[in-house]
Amino acid sequence: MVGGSSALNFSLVMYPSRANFEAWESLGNDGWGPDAMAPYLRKFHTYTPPSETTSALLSVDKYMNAENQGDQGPLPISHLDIYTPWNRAWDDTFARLGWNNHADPIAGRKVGSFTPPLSVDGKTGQRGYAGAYYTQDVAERKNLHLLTETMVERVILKKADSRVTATGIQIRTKDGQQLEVSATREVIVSAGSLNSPQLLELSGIGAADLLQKHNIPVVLNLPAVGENLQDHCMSTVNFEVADPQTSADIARDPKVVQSLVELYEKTRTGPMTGIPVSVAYLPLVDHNGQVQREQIDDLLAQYLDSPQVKQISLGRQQQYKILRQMLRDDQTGSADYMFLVAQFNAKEGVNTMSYALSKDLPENYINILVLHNHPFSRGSIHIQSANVGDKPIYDPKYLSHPLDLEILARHTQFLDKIASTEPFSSLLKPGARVPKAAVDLADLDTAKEVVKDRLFHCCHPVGTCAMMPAELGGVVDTQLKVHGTHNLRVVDASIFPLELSGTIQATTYAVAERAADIIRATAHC
Ligand SMILES: Cc1cc2nc3c(=O)[nH]c(=O)nc-3n(C[C@H](O)[C@H](O)[C@H](O)COP(=O)(O)OP(=O)(O)OC[C@H]3O[C@@H](n4cnc5c(N)ncnc54)[C@H](O)[C@@H]3O)c2cc1C
Repeated sequence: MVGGSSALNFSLVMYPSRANFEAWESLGNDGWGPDAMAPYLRKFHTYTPPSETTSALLSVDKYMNAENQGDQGPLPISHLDIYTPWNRAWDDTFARLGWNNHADPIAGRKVGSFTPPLSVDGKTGQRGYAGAYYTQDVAERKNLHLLTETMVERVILKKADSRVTATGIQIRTKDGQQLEVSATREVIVSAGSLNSPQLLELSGIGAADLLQKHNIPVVLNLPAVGENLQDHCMSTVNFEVADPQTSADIARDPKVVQSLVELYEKTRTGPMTGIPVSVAYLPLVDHNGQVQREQIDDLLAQYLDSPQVKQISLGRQQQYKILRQMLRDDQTGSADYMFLVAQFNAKEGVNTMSYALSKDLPENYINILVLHNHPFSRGSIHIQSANVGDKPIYDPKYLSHPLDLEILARHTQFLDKIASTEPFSSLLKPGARVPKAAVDLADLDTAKEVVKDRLFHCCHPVGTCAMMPAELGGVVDTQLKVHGTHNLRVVDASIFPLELSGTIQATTYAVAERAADIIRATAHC
């Protein structure tokens, strides 16, 4: 699909914290700090502010300063008229807990609750996605040819005098034809965090032993390709709503769905235009509230400094140094709390998105999801054959670092605080939670079991072609060129060296805009 997963995602537009880009810069990426990236977070979008009704309900204009938002970019983003008193209650609950302020999320210093805009056009009710860049004038450009339903099988590389040049790509068209397309200047791979490393490996760039195993001629031995995989994993708890509240679970009745679809088709308004999610970034919290700095230092020492902790690479050491600082920083969200006015189901063996969003439970629930923003665990993705059609092996290794379980369990404990604070507490049926073990999260071990039981992925994989120096385990340099090549770039979420706070599409667009400027600046050199 033109636009990749931006065309099917949940549409939340969340901005990273300044600390996220500071981290990128301190991992050897000069020029990728927060001030350099700020214009690009504005450049990709045009923001439509909310109506008076929504503004009054959510107080959005208290923190979304119109002057800070993008007003020229292709992607429409908006606060739609879809929010309910649940969203107001979320903000009021966090205000009572001391976590609600007027910082603008796009400025990168947000902690506490807010309602992010959605990548939906507020005027037409239609999804905004990367297809928005493919306008009529772009389509008419003589130097642009869009081939849909076409697989890139490999990048064609030539090595001469230890200089690697991408001379084109090999593709398979929808009617099965294999063709070569030559490149006069450069090749840009944008196949996403799961497929960009696959394409590099299929082209002969990756760990030599892996490539040899699949009879792929080794052009560049770059074992970092496909490593450093990070994703937000999350734990989730369902809270049954108290009478007479309802939740979107009433959409289990086909007649309700039918009427909402009809409303959307006739007016492009209503709940089918977007998901009314509110969120909150919080530093490390647990059952007792904010975890004190001394206690965080104890945890870091226990999990990272004990003699039993195995040796890690230089790149990993530098990443962990940054992650330590972030965990100690009470201005950086260690977790992102989100709530859906509907149940969310997780069950071992059936963890598909359609099951997660099904109405499996007969009662009406809301769900609070806790995303672990800055994981210590690292997974990988690598080819399983030399055939592009065979999906690469995805091994996210969620919670493989024990500190991640501890962090996520503590954040999950804080759900007790949210659920027992007004006005949320009056809207929920006391003690009616799924899983049942989540009824009392005071005990950390119980919280750990709840996390393991309810673990779900967030579809935010990054880092598999990381922008870092080669000696730190990087795959691309600050010009997004693959180390060891002079005209092969990767431009997508795989180049993020470290995972971000919140959701990642805004930064993916910002990286793409930045890449366009880099390429433009060097096009005539
Ligand atoms: C279900 C879901 C919900 C999400 N919700 C949100 C959200 O609410 N907010 C948010 O900020 N982010 C969200 N995300 C994440 C966000 O959409 C992605 O992280 C982001 O779009 C990544 O963009 P990308 O360009 O790196 O990769 P992708 O979007 O994966 O694009 C890669 C493209 O390359 C194509 N491709 C791959 N291999 C080949 C090949 N060999 N030949 C030809 N084409 C190929 C793919 O088909 C795809 O079109 C969500 C993601 C998913 C999946």
